[in-house]
Amino acid sequence: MLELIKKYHPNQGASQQARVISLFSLVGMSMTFLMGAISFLGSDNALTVVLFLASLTYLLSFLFVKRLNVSVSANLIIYSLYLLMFYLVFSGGVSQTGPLWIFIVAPVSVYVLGLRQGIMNLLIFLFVISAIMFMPQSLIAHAAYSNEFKIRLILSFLTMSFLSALYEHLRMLSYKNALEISRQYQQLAMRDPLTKLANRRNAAAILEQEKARLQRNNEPLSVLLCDLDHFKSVNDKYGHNAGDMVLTELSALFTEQVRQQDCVARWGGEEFLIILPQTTSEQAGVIAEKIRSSVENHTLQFLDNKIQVTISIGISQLSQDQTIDELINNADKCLYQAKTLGRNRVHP
Ligand SMILES: Nc1nc2c(ncn2[C@@H]2O[C@H](COP(=O)(O)OP(=O)(O)OP(=O)(O)O)[C@@H](O)[C@H]2O)c(=O)[nH]1
Repeated sequence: MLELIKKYHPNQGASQQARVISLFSLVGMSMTFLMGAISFLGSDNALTVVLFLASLTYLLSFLFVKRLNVSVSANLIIYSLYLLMFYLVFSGGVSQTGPLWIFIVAPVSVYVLGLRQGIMNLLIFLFVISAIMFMPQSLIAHAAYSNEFKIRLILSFLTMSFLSALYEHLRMLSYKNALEISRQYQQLAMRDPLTKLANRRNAAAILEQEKARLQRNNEPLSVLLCDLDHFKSVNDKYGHNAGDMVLTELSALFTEQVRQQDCVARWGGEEFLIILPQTTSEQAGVIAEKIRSSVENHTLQFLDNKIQVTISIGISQLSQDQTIDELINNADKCLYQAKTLGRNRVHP
């Protein structure tokens, strides 16, 4: 059942689930205890015992939540509630008012079990309740209700179940919407809006994670810092939109050249950082050369213009005791060297 709760209420962390279930348990425990006490004063022994047993079950459910076993507590709540309701309908409770309580079953079922399982349980519950009420007295003696009462009880229970299911459905829809909005905001915070690559902040976080992971396994990590050559002149000659198109198309080209486990990020305006886990600087040199030559051989088309660009690349491998800032500074120095040595080249 915990799986169901997680599936239908994925927004609820374990602690929130625990809080709701413990609230259900507390309310159930208090109400059944109070009703049990009233029943005791009214000297209805069977009902008193059933209500105190129910109260004890809710207490157990509350204690299980405290031990973070939400699944067991949810099972206890739901199935002890069903049993209590069956008994109240069967016995009639106090002055035939027992069936009045069945309405709480609808919202609790769909909330705890989720929409689909909740509705199925409600249908089975209604079937059992109807079977009890319509069972011939000759078979087993039980509380007798008028046909008008039974039919109205069933219809009002169906209405209540429908409204509970509708409410749960709308609640899930608005949750999914909220989740989608939060996912989009997360994307905005982590992605570069133009190229859709990881942005600088995201790349820095990935680098820190990879550093921790790879150093634990004593594996190498290299980066390529790529910068477009004379990109200003592309903007000046063809316009800023052409420049944007170049950046976008090269982003795709870079991504095609690297492995799934690598990360291409937009580091700055016309600067890209490629993170290469489990890669030495020698291996990174081979990848860098492949990327450099693919850019050189790629012709970009913007309206009627054919645009040719080149890139310079600085390579750096993370050494023991080096920080990420030092790694990037090192790559930046190599990139500077590549630029001063004539551009369209890889350094070292
Ligand atoms: N179209 C476009 N241009 C950008 C963007 N970000 C930065 N730039 C441009 O990139 C150019 C970078 O120019 P510079 O720093 O002088 O470098 P460069 O012209 O590439 O020269 P070198 O790097 O020395 O080869 C500037 O003209 C920026 O306006 C962007 O998102 N879109």
